[in-house]
Amino acid sequence: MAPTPNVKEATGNQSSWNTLLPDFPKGPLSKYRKKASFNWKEMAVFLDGEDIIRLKNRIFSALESDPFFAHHPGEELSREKYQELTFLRCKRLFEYDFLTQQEIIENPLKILNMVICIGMYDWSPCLQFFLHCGVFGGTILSASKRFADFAKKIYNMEIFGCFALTELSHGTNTKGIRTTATFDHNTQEFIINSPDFEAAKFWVGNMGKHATHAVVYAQLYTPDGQCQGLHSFIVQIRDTKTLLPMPGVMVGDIGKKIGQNGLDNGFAMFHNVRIPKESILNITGDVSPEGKYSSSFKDVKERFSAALGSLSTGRILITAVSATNLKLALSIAIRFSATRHQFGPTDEEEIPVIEYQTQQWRLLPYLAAAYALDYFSKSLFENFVEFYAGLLTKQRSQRQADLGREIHALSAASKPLSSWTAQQAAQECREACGGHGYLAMNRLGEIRNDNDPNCTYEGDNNVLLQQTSNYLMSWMNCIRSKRLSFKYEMHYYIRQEKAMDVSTGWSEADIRSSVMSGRDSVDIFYEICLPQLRSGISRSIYRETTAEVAKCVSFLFKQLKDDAVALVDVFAPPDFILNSPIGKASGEVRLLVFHVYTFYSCVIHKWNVHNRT
Ligand SMILES: CCCCCCCCCCCCCCCC(=O)SCCNC(=O)CCNC(=O)[C@H](O)C(C)(C)COP(=O)(O)OP(=O)(O)OC[C@H]1O[C@@H](n2cnc3c(N)ncnc32)[C@H](O)[C@@H]1OP(=O)(O)O
Ligand SMILES: Cc1cc2nc3c(=O)[nH]c(=O)nc-3n(C[C@H](O)[C@H](O)[C@H](O)COP(=O)(O)OP(=O)(O)OC[C@H]3O[C@@H](n4cnc5c(N)ncnc54)[C@H](O)[C@@H]3O)c2cc1C
Repeated sequence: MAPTPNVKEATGNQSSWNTLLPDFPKGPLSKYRKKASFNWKEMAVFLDGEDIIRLKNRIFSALESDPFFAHHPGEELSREKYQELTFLRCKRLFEYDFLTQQEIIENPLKILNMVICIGMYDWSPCLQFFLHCGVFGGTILSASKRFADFAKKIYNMEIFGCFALTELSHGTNTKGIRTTATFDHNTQEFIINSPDFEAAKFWVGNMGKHATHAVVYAQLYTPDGQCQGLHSFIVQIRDTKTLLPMPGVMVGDIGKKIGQNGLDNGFAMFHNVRIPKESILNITGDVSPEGKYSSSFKDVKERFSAALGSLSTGRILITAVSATNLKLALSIAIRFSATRHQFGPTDEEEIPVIEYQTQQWRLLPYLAAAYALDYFSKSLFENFVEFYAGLLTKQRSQRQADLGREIHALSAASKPLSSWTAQQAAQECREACGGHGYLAMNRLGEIRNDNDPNCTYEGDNNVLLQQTSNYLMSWMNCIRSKRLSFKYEMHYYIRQEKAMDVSTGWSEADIRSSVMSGRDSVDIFYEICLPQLRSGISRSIYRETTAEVAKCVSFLFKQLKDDAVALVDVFAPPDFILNSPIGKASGEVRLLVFHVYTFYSCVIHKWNVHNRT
């Protein structure tokens, strides 16, 4: 768990805050900023530290001053244009080179904050960039030293990559993956083949138009006809100069999605494509020139688990990605609620809707969740960095193995909780802004649509929860977890759950996939890992609300509402990045929205007149 920094040491002095974090413009929000019981700048410096805030400021101002990242309000880009612009933006991110390897090693949280800053602007170029260098590049470089020369090509975009695990007919069930990689010891090559269209690689980010190489997951067959299970291979899918498909490869774009349409998700089929023997990412096993399979993992299950280990990276990142969407939606909805006046004690005097208890109940629990998930995603990321360092140094200790299982179990719970919370919050924030929440330019729809696939990719949420409940069930035998301070409550709960299920004559498999034991036990597990959640928003509000609790929570909200604008100021990005007229830092939404409306109606009127002449 990240050590709690000492406030005084962590926050420096007032003058350093002001240079780092300029005051907001005066406006309708000033009233609530004056009421705040704390200094938002001190909180921001306490949570992130001056170094991270400097990095954020550097990224935000670079994007704001770069024409490639200019917003085009009112302009409807075609999907093709948006994909083209996204790739140019992704290229610019490489040219900016915001972080050196040294800076990442000194403070790995910087890379997480870089994902967050760029994602706050637009997830399409962010995911395109990190799918290439994080998922594609990270998987290759953590496999073995053999691919060291690939690093240069990856980081100067000589090649552009994607990660191809999912097939048209199998996504969650990775054991059902049917692409084959058959070793030909006469030519020392693997033959990559898609047996039929159902086995086509599908959904793969960057594959639709831009990727030249793919990490392809396939069932490995040795010359004796034995299937050695799921392994990953580097396959070139397009010519690096012409971007035309390589011989035997059929590749293309899957079409328009509900969101993230700047990203080109694609499909590919392989017709006996031959790749050199050295193309196998020998993380879990390798083949001798004679065609003999060898693996350092004796247990098939451990081998399978190691083959999928890289998926935990994405799940941990998606926990932070979803928490970021939560912050974006709340920045807009809380600021709007503090300036939107409707009804009041007299006809003459209307009050801000944030003063209403219903608005507080709808938004403030999510504000608490934003802080809790932000803290947890960063501390989980730090645990992952420790695990990843062990991976890179080929650690094989029991502690490393336990940490790997625990990281898998935690990320299989944190991704569902964070992405579902953000999805529900985005909808609540959209409704909390009334009609203005439904106007595309105010961005709540985009935030909701771009957050949506966080509930599916890197593993469907519902199935991942079963992974965590499987892990919790294994606690019945022994407790080896190091990261968590184990609570009797957890053990007691699982015993109860299991006793109840067994008494109903359910099989082990039924128990594992039963919704109740999955969600409930994971919920409690998560709340143990995230005490802030227990105090703030979860059971006391959602499950055991009684009249007394409701009264005490309403009293809490009455206090918290005066801090809500300042709490949002701590994590809201600059107006250019937030890009939502009703979420502006000044709070000048009423005037601004009117201007924007008139601007649009004039433009549209002129356009129609022009078309009629
Ligand atoms: C820093 C720079 C930036 C970086 C980066 C930024 C990225 C920013 C966002 C990304 C952007 C989105 C891009 C979308 C990219 C895709 O979507 S890639 C495709 C993702 N696909 C998936 O996640 C597939 C989901 N399915 C699975 O993971 C597996 O099939 C399942 C469901 C976990 C396995 O289920 P199963 O077949 O029933 O096998 P099961 O017996 O449960 O498991 C066998 C053993 O393996 C273990 N195991 C399974 N999976 C794992 C694992 N992942 N780890 C460890 N152990 C595992 C199990 O625990 C079990 O061990 P025991 O508990 O029995 O000891
Ligand atoms: C925007 C986007 C980007 C993506 N990018 C990539 C990428 O870059 N690379 C890549 O390889 N993949 C990618 N994917 C694919 C993604 O990983 C899969 O969609 C995901 O793993 C889910 O698999 P599926 O779509 O086949 O759903 P399925 O596994 O078919 O699930 C369908 C439904 O069945 C339910 N279900 C399945 N199994 C069980 C079970 N055992 N018990 C209970 N319910 C079950 C699920 O909960 C779900 O509701 C992407 C997907 C999206 C949407």
